[in-house]
Amino acid sequence: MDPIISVTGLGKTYGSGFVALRGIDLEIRRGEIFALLGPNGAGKTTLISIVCGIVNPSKGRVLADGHDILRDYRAARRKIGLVPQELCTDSFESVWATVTFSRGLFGKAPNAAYIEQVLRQLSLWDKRHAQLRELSGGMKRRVMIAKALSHEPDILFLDEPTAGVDVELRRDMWEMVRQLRDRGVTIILTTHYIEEAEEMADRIGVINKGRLILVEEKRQLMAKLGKKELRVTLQRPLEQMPTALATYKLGVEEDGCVLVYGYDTQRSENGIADLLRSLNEAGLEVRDLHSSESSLEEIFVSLVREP
Ligand SMILES: Nc1ncnc2c1ncn2[C@@H]1O[C@H](COP(=O)(O)OP(=O)(O)OP(=O)(O)O)[C@@H](O)[C@H]1O
Repeated sequence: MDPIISVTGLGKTYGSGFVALRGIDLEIRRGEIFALLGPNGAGKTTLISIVCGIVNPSKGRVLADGHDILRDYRAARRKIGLVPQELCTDSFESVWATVTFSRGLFGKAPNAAYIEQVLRQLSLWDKRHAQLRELSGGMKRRVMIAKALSHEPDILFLDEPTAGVDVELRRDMWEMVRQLRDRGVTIILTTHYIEEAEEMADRIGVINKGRLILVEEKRQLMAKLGKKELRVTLQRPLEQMPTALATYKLGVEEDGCVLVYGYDTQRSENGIADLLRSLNEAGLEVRDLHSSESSLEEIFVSLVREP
């Protein structure tokens, strides 16, 4: 299937001379949830802003559903909805007016039934006559989403959708984003909450210092870069490592009470059975076993860490 967004050789140098993006190549698949991760200042908002037509690229090309975002910008923008990081809208305006006006900006004919559906889906219907300043922070954020959906875009960008949002609303937002995806909307989100990417994304892109350093299916990423660890708590502290255990390259923690065995998640033979046999033969009694795998957060930190 054709990608819904295709970014080729994209570069951005701001007027100050600062190079924010360097040769980004990226294809977003139709109907996926794609999470863009990266530390502060990595270039995530710059990338999104270029695709949405807010920032001009210095180099490269972007197609949104086949439309060049520069040459064919009207058609490209009609395909895209953006929920920006900052809440930016007139606080004296009503919810209904804000959302319907936004639709008009894209040259779409009024459609009260569609706007009603969007507001109901976002639990904003009861608040449609309220002025934005009367709403809670979470509701305002939902209005921003309704605004972005007002012109029925196929692609929705969410720039840090749940920054500063409470746990319950965050879960609601996740559910809502999934429902949108189920209706065929392609979602691209940036986030600093790795848990959000772990929970939601089909694929993950990591951007660091203006370069896209990795794009991968979430599951594959976790299987490929994730490490598994078995912690073996001994009945009595170990005084000296038996030579028979040298091959396992065990770590020793908690004054010899815990042995740590790192193993490869990709290998079918992980060596745990052999290790337990060797421990037994060496006369070491095991009190407890605990296995864990690295989280997406650990993988992310290891990817962007300074060498
Ligand atoms: N208008 C501008 N002029 C000059 N430099 C800019 C401008 N906008 C952004 N930058 C710089 O470009 C870099 C990338 O910024 P960007 O906002 O894209 O990062 P980000 O990954 O979205 O960061 P965050 O996670 O903090 O939102 C930063 O160093 C920023 O200071």
